[in-house]
Amino acid sequence: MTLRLENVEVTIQSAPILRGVSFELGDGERLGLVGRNGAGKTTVIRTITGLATLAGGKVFWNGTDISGMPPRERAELGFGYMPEDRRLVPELTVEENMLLPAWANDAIDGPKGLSFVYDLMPELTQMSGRKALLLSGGQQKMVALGRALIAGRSLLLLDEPFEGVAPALAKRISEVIASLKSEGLSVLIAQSELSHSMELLQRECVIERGEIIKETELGVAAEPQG
Ligand SMILES: Nc1ncnc2c1ncn2[C@@H]1O[C@H](COP(=O)(O)OP(=O)(O)OP(=O)(O)O)[C@@H](O)[C@H]1O
Repeated sequence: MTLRLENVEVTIQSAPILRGVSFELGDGERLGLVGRNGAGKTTVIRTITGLATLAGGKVFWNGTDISGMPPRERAELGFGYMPEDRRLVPELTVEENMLLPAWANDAIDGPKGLSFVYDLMPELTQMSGRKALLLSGGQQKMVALGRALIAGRSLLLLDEPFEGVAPALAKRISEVIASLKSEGLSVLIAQSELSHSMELLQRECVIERGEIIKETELGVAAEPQG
């Protein structure tokens, strides 16, 4: 399962936000998209989920042009998205928040996803009945990661998963992402600095003012895909 962006252009209110963005994310690969605030990382993720409109260029999934595919159908391809601001519903419980993608889309298997997430993050089982508003910011990030995994069975898009999270919890989130290697999931991690994910990533792309200015191999071996 390979994702490829080809010369992607996004314009918001006639301002160019992404300018000719091209990169590839291979099967089971973990790629860092690194850039300062406002560089365009979230917009890149939104072009992949289908939430941003392309002014030019194309997005391919396994060689198929999905540039015009609505977000709902992309979720059905197994794309999971963890937004930077978490977007949990405060009055819903942890479990209900994680089930939201499955409630919104019949093609997503909620019970199967939940059991996968609880196996991966047993700490979420203990807080499953708690309302989201009672959680710390870091715990909310864990729940948002769990929710992204319910839909994200082939591609996981994580926007600043470590931002504002206490070190112990950031380490735990990093461990969880690392353990996905064996699932063959392709993972894109957008962040302003690499510190928490250096050991997780095979490659990083640096984005500056809407352009990829550098691409570096980080030398972490990809998991063989079966
Ligand atoms: N809806 C919008 N209206 C106006 N400008 C926008 C909109 N969305 C994004 N932008 C602008 O596009 C640029 C890129 O934003 P984007 O959120 O993609 O950056 P980012 O790298 O993810 O940064 P951050 O981590 O701060 O969100 C910024 O200059 C931002 O102000």
